[in-house]
Amino acid sequence: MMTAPRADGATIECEDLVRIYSAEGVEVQALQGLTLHVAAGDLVALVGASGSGKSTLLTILSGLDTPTAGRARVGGTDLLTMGRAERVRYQRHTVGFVWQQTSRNLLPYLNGLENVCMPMALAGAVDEAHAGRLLELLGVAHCAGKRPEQMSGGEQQRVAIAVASANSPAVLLADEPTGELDEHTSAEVLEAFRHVNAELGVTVLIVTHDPTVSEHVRRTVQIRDGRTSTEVLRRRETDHTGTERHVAEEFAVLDRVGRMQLPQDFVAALDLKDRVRLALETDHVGVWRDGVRPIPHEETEER
Ligand SMILES: Nc1ncnc2c1ncn2[C@@H]1O[C@H](COP(=O)(O)OP(=O)(O)OP(=O)(O)O)[C@@H](O)[C@H]1O
Repeated sequence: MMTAPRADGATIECEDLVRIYSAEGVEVQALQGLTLHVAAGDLVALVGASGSGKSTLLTILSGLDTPTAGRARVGGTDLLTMGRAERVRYQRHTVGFVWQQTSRNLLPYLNGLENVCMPMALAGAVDEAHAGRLLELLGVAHCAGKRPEQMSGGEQQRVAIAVASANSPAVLLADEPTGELDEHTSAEVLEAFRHVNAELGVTVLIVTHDPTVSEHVRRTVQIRDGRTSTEVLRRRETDHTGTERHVAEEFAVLDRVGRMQLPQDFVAALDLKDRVRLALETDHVGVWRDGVRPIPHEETEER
């Protein structure tokens, strides 16, 4: 059990976020009005096809890039208007980052403990005992005296989580942290994120292609074409026999102005395209292919 002070997880609030890249006269809309709210202390996975905008969002949330338009706040810091000094403070104390490439997270000539102490030194307050406790919390105390090349890929990523947690950030961001690992080691690393989330209270956002990730997190958000499209929420439920089971429910994301994306398998199953008919019922909204006449509610009741 961790005895160090708990980080106060922070909320992540993105509203209508737009990021346009211009390269050689060609514009790419990487984020097209993305809305995402993550509650303080939550553990969320962000999934989506290649090019859907996941890394762009993480780069903005880490303070390395500024959005073209919209609103982005993390723990009350406005990421669009923060000045230089505030940005340095934000990157040092509010967010911690874990990258996919294990080599990018750790300095090769320092051992595990020295790597965890490095961000503390940059912030001006080294606490070796705290660094040791973080390595212990992540199950890699035995890596304190080892250099990265002497650790396995999974150990390197768990030490990297300790490094990212060194200055007690409110938010941990991770970009494909299991991308270079096998399935078993990936599961260990995802469990390590779950552990720091539970023990330190830090808000965690993990970008991943890993299809097994949703088994390790409460909430999985899917990005499609630069917007959040669907969400899967998992919870544990105990039935009348006392047996505990996991329940996963899928939701479509509805933004502030009422926009939503239909899941692609729904669109394909009903061959929906170009335009659809909508009908407001007392407790749901019906969607029909153009050309199919919806049966009014009263007619169905009369049958
Ligand atoms: N610096 C840049 N300049 C121009 N276009 C960019 C830049 N960075 C990203 N893009 C484009 O923005 C879109 C979103 O890219 P992004 O890297 O955020 O997607 P991603 O979902 O993280 O993809 P992947 O899973 O492959 O990493 C893509 O079309 C990409 O080509």
